[in-house]
Amino acid sequence: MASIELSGVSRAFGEVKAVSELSLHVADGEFLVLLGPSGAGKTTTLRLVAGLERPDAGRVRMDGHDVTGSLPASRDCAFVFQQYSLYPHLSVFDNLAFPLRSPLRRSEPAEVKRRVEEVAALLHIEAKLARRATELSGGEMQRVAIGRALVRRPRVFLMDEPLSSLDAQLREELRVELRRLQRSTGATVIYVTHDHVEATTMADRIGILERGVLQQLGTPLEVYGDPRTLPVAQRLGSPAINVLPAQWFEGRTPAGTAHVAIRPEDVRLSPEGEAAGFRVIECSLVKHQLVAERQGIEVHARVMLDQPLAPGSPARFGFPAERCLFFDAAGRRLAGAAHPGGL
Ligand SMILES: Nc1ncnc2c1ncn2[C@@H]1O[C@H](COP(=O)(O)OP(=O)(O)OP(=O)(O)O)[C@@H](O)[C@H]1O
Repeated sequence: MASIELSGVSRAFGEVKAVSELSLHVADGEFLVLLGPSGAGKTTTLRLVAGLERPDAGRVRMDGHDVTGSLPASRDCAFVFQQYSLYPHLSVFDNLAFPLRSPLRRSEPAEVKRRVEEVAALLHIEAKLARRATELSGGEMQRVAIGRALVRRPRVFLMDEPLSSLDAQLREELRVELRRLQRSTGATVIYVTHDHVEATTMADRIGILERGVLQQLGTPLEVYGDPRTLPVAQRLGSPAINVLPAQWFEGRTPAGTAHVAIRPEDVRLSPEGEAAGFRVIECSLVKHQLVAERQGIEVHARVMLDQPLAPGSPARFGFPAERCLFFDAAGRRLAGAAHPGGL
């Protein structure tokens, strides 16, 4: 396996700056997730690492060696795509064996068999080896696609939304399996998604990309709890972080505050709270979720209730100062705490 370093890497397509001055170090054995909306530059970043794109500026290094000008084959990265790109006319065994039989890596038949069976066992598809690829379920096909990347033991795995075409249950199952596999093999992985649940559950570190620019890089907990900008704060968490106008807090916020943000689990439902005047929109005891509205602004709270609150009934919220995050009009995080004792 290998470490990867991008320094000041940029790539534009005409007017579109797909990736701008990206600097990023992925440690050997690290599982790094790139998270961002459509068009953020995630796939382009993977292609730059694989050598399928040349940067307009900056350097790409693997294990400290400059590979900026090297061909994809010499970088030895395995790509797993969203769509399982299997050979339909071949059996699962032959699909898995394919990379080992390429002219570059021609291996002995006994070695091919051993490696294929080993990977099939890891992915729980050993009973399907004789089937044709078309006779598999979606989840099985994606397992084979992942297996095909694993079997040749690349230096780096590049995964581009590999689970997004699967249904929710399978996605969860494979998410756990992929992470287990990565831990047991010590693989270096860059994993692209726009699913924040995947990002927070799988990543050692998450890099948030927006419009080709790396906004923040950190552990899931750092990015979730200590976001540097409002878009980053909004990228993780479901329901999303509440964004409230500073006017609601009557000057009890740091100078320059335009928005006060607070996670649903930090909102208190307090009968004597100061933030009165909300009307309940929705209350789910099962999901521990309460949604209420004031002046057209919705607040989501994660609260434990014994009784549901009827839609339309009044609610009071507490927003503990130490749990609030403050942002200026440009969405930049402001340092400093609010007025002590709540807002
Ligand atoms: N070969 C290309 N030619 C022209 N424009 C491109 C090319 N590849 C990417 N782009 C543009 O670069 C930007 C970044 O694209 P990229 O595919 O890296 O984003 P992404 O974050 O992976 O998006 P998605 O989640 O939709 O896959 C987009 O605006 C895209 O249209």
